[in-house]
Amino acid sequence: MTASVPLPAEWRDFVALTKPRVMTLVVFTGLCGLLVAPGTLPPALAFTAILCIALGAGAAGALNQWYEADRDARMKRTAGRPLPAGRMSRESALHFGVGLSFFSVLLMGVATNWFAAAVLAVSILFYVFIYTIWLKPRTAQNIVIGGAAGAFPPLIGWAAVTGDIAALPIALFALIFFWTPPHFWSLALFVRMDYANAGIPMLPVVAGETATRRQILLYTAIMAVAALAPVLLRLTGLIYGLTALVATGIFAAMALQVSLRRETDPARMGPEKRLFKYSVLYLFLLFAAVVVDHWVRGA
Ligand code: HEM
Ligand SMILES: CC(C)=CCC/C(C)=C/CC/C(C)=C/COP(=O)(O)OP(=O)(O)O
Repeated sequence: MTASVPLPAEWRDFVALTKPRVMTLVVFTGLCGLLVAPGTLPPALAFTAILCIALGAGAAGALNQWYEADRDARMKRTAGRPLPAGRMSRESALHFGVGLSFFSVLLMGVATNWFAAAVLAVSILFYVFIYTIWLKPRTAQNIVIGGAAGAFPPLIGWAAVTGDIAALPIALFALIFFWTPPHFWSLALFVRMDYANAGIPMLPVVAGETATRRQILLYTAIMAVAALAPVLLRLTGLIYGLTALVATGIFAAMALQVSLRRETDPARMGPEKRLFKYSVLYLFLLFAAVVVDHWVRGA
């Protein structure tokens, strides 16, 4: 079966289109934003708000795959996705992505408020137009700027409750924003041949391994400041502060190890792969700590 004669897509393919594994952390950070906001939403509305973040992120993932079907076909990691594998037509992915985008934004507006809906719309548009279509094929800084899309969920969760934005959700936005480069570049180091084959100018392809390792360390240092800022600014308390200190210390030690290496062995569990895996756990931990800290302080 070729890509031009798609098999009828199954529901599993539509789920795959939403990038469900990445979405777990997107939804979790959104949920944490919602839980630490002052005030509460009735449980059914809180659930709907989180559902809208999940559906909006899924819609953005589908539109990303609709646009990138040809690039995805050239990378081992992504060749099995529904479009490059020929299990779904591009029109189906486009209709699904556009439909889900409108549905998630409108439902968010009706269920919570139109400010939260607008921020959700901005994050979908940012991921699709600014990251996927504009920056990703053009510059190695694509994920630094484009990565902002993935930093919006705590702002959306907060705004769903309050209808506005405050210092804490902005600090959480900054944490994800500066976490994204070490998260992604550590992965990019061991799949760089994939990106080179697909002609995508990711940093290890364009600037080489050594520069990428240095940039990982640099952004980890900035991320450390962002991770400690909430406690230094007294937006969170000691539970978050201690968690951030220890978890960021481990992150920094791992980033240092990555920066001291010269070559990546894609077949082995080197420091790059370890840092990538730890980066996901790290963000889960820090966001969980923000919530626990908030509950313990009764803030
Ligand atoms: C432009 C920014 C980002 C890029 C380029 C990026 C790229 C990637 C890639 C290529 C993977 C590999 C596995 C896969 O395809 O599923 C991955 C995994 C992952 N990413 Fe990111 N990511 C970015 C931002 C984020 C953000 C903002 C979050 C959530 C807050 C996130 C959460 C995750 C998670 C949870 C995984 C692990 C999925 C698994 O278990 O396989 N990523 N990321
Ligand atoms: C709330 C909301 C609308 C959020 C949407 C933003 C979102 C899902 C951000 C996560 C970032 C992400 C999946 C990057 C993958 O990069 P890539 O697309 O380059 O990865 P790929 O090579 O696997 O396609």
